[in-house]
Amino acid sequence: MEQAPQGRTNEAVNAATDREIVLSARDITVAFGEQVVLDDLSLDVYRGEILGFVGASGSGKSVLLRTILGLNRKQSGTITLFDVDLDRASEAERLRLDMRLGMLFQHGALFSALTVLENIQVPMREYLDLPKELMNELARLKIELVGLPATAANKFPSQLSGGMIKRAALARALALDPDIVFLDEPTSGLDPIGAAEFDELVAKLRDTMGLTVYMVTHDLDSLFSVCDRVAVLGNRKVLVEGTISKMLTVEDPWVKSYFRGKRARQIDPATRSNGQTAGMMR
Ligand SMILES: Nc1ncnc2c1ncn2[C@@H]1O[C@H](COP(=O)(O)OP(=O)(O)OP(=O)(O)O)[C@@H](O)[C@H]1O
Repeated sequence: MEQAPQGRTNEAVNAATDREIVLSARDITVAFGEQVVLDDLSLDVYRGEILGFVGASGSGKSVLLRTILGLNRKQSGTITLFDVDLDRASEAERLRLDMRLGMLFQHGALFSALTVLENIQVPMREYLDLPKELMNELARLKIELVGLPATAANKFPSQLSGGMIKRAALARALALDPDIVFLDEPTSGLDPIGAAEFDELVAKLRDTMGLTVYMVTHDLDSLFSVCDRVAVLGNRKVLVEGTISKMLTVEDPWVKSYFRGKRARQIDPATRSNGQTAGMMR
C-alpha cells in the first residue's frame, strides 16, 4: 500500500484513491505541426482532492490544461468530465459542465477596466440571468470567502497587491460555485508568507466546499503542504503520480532532482514528519 504523506493518515490516502473520478484524460495526444507535445497521456483526478501537476518548463502543462478546457485541439484521446465525454457532449451539456468549472489563470488575468466586484460578476453575467442586487450580494460573499476586505470590491486590479489579485482571481473562479477549479501557478510571484496563506485558503475551500483542485505549480512548498497527490509530466506523458512520499522514492533523474534536489532539501523532512502545516514550513 502507498505510504501516507507526512501529516496525513493512511485512511485519508485510501479515501482519496477510492473516491469518484471527476476528470479523466485517456490516451491524449496533442501535436502542433511536427511537434508532439503530449503523447498518449492519461490522468485521473478524484473528487475532493488537491492534485499538484508539475513538469519542466515547456513540458506541456499548459497545453494539457488548455486541452482539458477545450481551448486546444487534440489529435486523439478522450476527456471525461463528471462522466460526460467532452467530444460527445451536447451544447446544453457543455454549458452545464462549463458552469461546474472555475479557472484561475496565471498572473490572475483580471479585466483591468473592471472593479473586483465587476470581475467576479463576469461569469455570472455570462451564464446566469440574475438581478443586479443579487449579483452584488453574491460577489461580496465571494470577496469575503477568499479573505479580501469588503473595501476591495470597488478597487481596480491596478490598485491591488499581487496577493490580493490572486485572491480576487480566485473569487472570480468561484463565482458560479464550481465543483472543480483549475489553478495555473497560483502562488507564483507571491512572497513565501503570501503563498502559504494562499495555499491554506485553497485547502480550507477544499475542506469546506468539497472542491476538487487541479493545481499547476512549480512551488515545492505547495506540493509538500497542501497537495494530496502529485502528477509529474515528462516525456510527453504522466511520468509518475502519487503522494509526495512516493515522489521522494522515485529514481527518475528529473523527479529525483526536483523533489530531492538542493531546493527541495531546504524543506526539512524532519519538520514535515511532525505533520506541520504549510505556514509553519515556509
Ligand atoms: N498554440 C501553440 N502552437 C504551437 N506550439 C505550442 C502552442 N502552445 C504550446 N506550444 C508548445 O508546446 C510546448 C509546451 O508548452 P506549455 O506552455 O504547455 O509548457 P509548460 O509546461 O506549461 O511550460 P511552463 O512551465 O514554462 O509554463 C512548448 O514547446 C510550446 O512552445
